[in-house]
Amino acid sequence: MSLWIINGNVWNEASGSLESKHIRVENGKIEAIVDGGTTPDTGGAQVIDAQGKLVSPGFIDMHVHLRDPGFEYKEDIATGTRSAAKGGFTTIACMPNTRPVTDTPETVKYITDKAEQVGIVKVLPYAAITKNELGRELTDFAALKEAGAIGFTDDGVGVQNAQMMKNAMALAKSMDMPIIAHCEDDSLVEGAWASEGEFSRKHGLKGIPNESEAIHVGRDVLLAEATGVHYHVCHVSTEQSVRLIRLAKQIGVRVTAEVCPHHLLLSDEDIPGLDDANWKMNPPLRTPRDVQAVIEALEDGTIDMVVTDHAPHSAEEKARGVQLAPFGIVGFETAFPLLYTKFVQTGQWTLGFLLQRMTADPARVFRLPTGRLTQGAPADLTIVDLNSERTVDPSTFASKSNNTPFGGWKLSGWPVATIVDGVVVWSE
Ligand SMILES: NC(=O)N[C@@H](CC(=O)O)C(=O)O
Ligand SMILES: [Zn+2]
Ligand SMILES: [Zn+2]
Repeated sequence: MSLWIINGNVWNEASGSLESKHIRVENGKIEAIVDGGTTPDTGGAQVIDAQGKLVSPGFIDMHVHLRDPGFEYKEDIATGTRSAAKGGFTTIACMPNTRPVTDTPETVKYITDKAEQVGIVKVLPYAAITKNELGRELTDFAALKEAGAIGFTDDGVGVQNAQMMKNAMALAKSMDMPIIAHCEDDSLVEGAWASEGEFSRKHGLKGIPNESEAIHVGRDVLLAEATGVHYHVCHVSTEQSVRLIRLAKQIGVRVTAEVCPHHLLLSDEDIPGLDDANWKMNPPLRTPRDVQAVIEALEDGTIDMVVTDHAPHSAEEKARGVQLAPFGIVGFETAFPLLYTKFVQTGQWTLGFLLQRMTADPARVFRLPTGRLTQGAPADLTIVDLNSERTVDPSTFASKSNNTPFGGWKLSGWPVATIVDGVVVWSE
């Protein structure tokens, strides 16, 4: 199986610019990257002409919800991986808040087997820290690792008990596995859905305070320091969390962190009103000051990577009214165009910076063999049309769900083909 991707524009970090290259793929691996210009002898190989397009390492998303098993009316592994591929993602790591919760080797195996059969991108499963994500009893870490789990998390809820978290970290450390934390102290949230800020004040709502997230971050970096575990903070959204992670990194704690496009682009003041639950997610949209803080944290490396937290929910669930609707928005099919249009086209970031935070950085943090265009690496590639502008139309999503606040946004940077291990798994 040979494939040539010719005339594509590849980011060169050394020169800080795009350069025309031909990429040869052999048996699912990158065999050679040669200078563009004269068309190479491609023999009988499959040829993709990427003239005028960006060719990037496939995007990596370390925080997604595929809803399979148990909530297949929201998404399943077939539709979720198609939605990911359409967004240019070639590796995704799925959260264990499924039904049953991914807290046994059998459920981990169900996910990896089904991903093998019907998935079109690489699916890496996380397993739960506690049984049923109830915070009462640790899962069998050794058996879950053996079954293929790549880390432990109770995403969807925070681990409320400090001793439980410390035990989890010590056990994870002993088997060289990371702890991935949804940071939220329930006692400070209780029933609120919007951040403490202009929006909650204007509408007379009880607000979610920033400390509800940062208290867990602070507790956990201390526990990570004590145990030596690799501790990864989910969907960072507040200035206070950023401050604590920055300090923890400075003193050598093994902490890493992620941020979602919506927390980089939207604040509570953008929420149009109380009618549309597509603006309800966890963590909530915070104040403009927090948005500025997470942008700066991503820029200076305090936050290591971008993730989508793709969280599909049905139209019916989201129509229950803001108080009753579930938290979460879909993310795969808008992530790159949003960040490319709002940060790269505006000149705030280089294209290389954005690509790094979506490819090489997650690969570095989670020790994945992908995320770079290097000879011998798996040929996981994304081809992107950086120029043509299009309007986000949620009704066209490959996802089963279309719960997004970004409908109608005019964006550039749309993926046109996604390649996994040298095979075109999705193209326009
Ligand atoms: N982010 C969300 O708003 N929702 C996630 C849970 C989570 O990521 O905490 C979900 O599973 O729907
Ligand atoms: Zn979460
Ligand atoms: Zn999540």
